[in-house]
Amino acid sequence: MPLLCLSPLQVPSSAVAWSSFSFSKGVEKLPSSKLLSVGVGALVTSNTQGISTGTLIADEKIGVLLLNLGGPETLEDVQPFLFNLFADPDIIRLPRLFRFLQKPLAQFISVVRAPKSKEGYASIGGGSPLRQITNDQAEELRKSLWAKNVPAKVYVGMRYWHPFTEEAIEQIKRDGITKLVVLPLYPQFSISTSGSSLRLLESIFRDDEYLVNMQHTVIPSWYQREGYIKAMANLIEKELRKFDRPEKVIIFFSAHGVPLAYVEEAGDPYKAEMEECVDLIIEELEKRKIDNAYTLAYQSRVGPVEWLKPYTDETIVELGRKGVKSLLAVPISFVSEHIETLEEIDVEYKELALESGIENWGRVPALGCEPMFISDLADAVIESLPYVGAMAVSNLEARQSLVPLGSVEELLATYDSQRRELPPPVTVWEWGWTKSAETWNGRAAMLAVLVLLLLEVTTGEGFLHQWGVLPLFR
Ligand SMILES: C=CC1=C(C)c2cc3[nH]c(cc4nc(cc5[nH]c(cc1n2)c(C)c5CCC(=O)O)C(CCC(=O)O)=C4C)c(C)c3C=C
Ligand SMILES: [Fe+2]
Repeated sequence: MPLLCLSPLQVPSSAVAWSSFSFSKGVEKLPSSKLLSVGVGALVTSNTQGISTGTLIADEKIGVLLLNLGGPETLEDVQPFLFNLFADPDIIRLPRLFRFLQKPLAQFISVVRAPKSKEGYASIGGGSPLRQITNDQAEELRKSLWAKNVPAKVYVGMRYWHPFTEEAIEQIKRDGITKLVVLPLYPQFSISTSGSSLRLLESIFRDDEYLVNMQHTVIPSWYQREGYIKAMANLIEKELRKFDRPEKVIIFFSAHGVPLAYVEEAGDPYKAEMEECVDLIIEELEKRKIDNAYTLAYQSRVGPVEWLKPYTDETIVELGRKGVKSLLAVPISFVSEHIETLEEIDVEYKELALESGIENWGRVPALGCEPMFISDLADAVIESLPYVGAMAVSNLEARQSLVPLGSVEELLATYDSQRRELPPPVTVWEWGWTKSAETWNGRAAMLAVLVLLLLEVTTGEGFLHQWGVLPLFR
């Protein structure tokens, strides 16, 4: 039994909803002297609401690390941001033999995609609002934790843009944090989002003496929390009231998609969690006597592979064809406004809906800093404190969590060890004279030129040298 953890009997019942996850070097690998010293002088505390905050040591310093995607802040950031995204093996997963192509491919795809992405970011003011919103959420969460008598520092670590996770970790070390709660800001778990961020964190932890000894726990997903569900239901109820005939409106949940293979071949729990999340929100609305028809579809697919279906655009057209007149779009996979709410939903899908015969369109805002939501996140952090430092495998209750596929560690391990050949989302070949074939022919040709150029520059031999084009300066 890890010393810094309450026994299951002392844990508030709501805390068992968490799947606690320690990285590979957790409490059990600490030297026994360390275990003894942290055990001495431990006290059980409770906050103003009477929720036990676990076993806290008088000189413990609690930190909360919010993990998020990050977004380009200016149009110049777009291409390097896309490079970071596509260089992530959890976004483009190449077969082992072709791993060496990860970075050149990321460079190539980012350059090709940048103009389209830039247009999108230009239309929402020249950059992503994600950094500002996440910082605001962090500050509100900090205030809420302090108001609940949990003095914690809150950090933001982004996966693909500033402030990078590495920067947040450096600050955590400088501040001497001793207990860390890791909280991805994605309500539902996906290998491509929380999974990718946690994997990065794991690699940072593995090589760092300070971090190896720091107690920590991870909240992998939290879509099932009552506060989150109620906050979402509140937003939906409020927007429904703006329609002339609210009872006739179809509630249209639109989630960010992932390639189908993530779910079907890699065991990503994302789809199952998304469906359960929608069911919980609908149950909450029904309790309020709101029983509108609803549907769930997936948006923002990238590249030619099959993504989770039904697709948002096709579903909108289909609903219009069936004579639906009023639609309320609910972005469900992310808690901040971002390019895919502000541009894709508000502009592209709205236009498509109106063209498809839908006359009344509404959109639920992202949760942002909604007080009920932030307060619930603070409770989530507080409820997870007893698990800080506990290994999920040694904690029976944590293993019975609502995260369907068990601990994140196990999930990612399975994904890594048995399913390496996951088709990448943007590198599939279609036979025949298709748009895809043309695109990929062009890209293959450009890649070949790139490789030839590289070989030429490094070896000093090749057709450009033969033709006297290189070297440029003799
Ligand atoms: C739960 C949310 C998200 C999942 C799942 C997800 C998977 C995923 N995304 C891409 C490719 C891109 N995503 C991009 C932007 C972006 N993605 C999310 C969220 C999820 N992605 C957000 C919130 C944002 C916007 C950030 C911001 O700037 O505000 C982009 C860049 C934008 C664009 O060019 O369209 C790409 C590309 C893949 C391939 C993927 C699953 C494998
Ligand atoms: Fe994305």
